[in-house]
Amino acid sequence: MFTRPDVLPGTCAAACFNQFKRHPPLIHCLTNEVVQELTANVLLALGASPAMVVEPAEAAQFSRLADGMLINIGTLHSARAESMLAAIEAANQAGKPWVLDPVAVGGLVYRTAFAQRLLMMRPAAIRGNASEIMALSGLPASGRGVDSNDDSLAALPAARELARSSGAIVAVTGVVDYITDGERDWVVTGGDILMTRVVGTGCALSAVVAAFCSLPGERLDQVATACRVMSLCGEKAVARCSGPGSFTSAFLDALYQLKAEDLQ
Ligand SMILES: Nc1ncnc2c1ncn2[C@@H]1O[C@H](COP(=O)(O)OP(=O)(O)OP(=O)(O)O)[C@@H](O)[C@H]1O
Ligand SMILES: Cc1ncsc1CCO
Ligand SMILES: [Mg+2]
Repeated sequence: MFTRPDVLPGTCAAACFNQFKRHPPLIHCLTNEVVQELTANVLLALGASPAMVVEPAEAAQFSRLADGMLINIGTLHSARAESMLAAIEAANQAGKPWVLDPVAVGGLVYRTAFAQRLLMMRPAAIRGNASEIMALSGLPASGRGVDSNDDSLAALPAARELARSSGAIVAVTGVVDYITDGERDWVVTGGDILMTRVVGTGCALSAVVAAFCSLPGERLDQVATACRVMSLCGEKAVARCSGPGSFTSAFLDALYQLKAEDLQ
């Protein structure tokens, strides 16, 4: 039976955000070549520390030291896949959470098989757009390269199923974001369509999800809070910008200035 999820309470988001500000984490990002700088800047603006340690011989060592890790397969190639597998194994051994961003999973064979393999390695969370989440859960989807052609609400049943089968919290983003553990879900609204006219807002969000997941607490609430932080700052930035170029700087400023009270 389909149940409509509740909106993430502001008090819950504020509590997760306060926890984050008290203990800003160190995040290992194995992400795509397109979004490295935006991802690092988004984490830094929030007060967290990013590091992109990619060499296979170092990635495992670093994932043990970092508080959490992002695995984003946007520009996957064999050497990067090797680093990712080594880093995930080490993170799992050290009890460090990692987040999967299944960029463009669906029609592309190599990355889809790789993402399916990663699903069995116990990600703490998975964050993707509707087409990616539907494809990862085995449903037909209509992604257009890295972009979604599907609606996030249509992907919610797939997200719930994926959460149950993988044990991860699943966030499916778009006009509205849905965050689920397979049994309970939160809705996060806000954001702006301009967020899709700058590359990497979703990829950076996945890094922020990794940062929130690295703290002690309720993981469903933490993933939803990461989504709310980004959607709220997206809205704030749009009010102060005139297009994609000025959006990026206004967005980083909004993340930097964000206070727990803003999330209430
Ligand atoms: N039409 C929209 N209106 C409001 N917010 C949106 C809209 N589309 C996306 N967002 C927001 O933009 C952010 C990125 O989500 P999106 O689903 O576009 O990720 P994505 O497709 O993986 O992006 P990318 O691959 O470019 O990094 C989220 O915070 C989401 O809520
Ligand atoms: C544009 C693009 N191509 C591969 S990864 C990426 C970043 C958005 O997901
Ligand atoms: Mg994406």
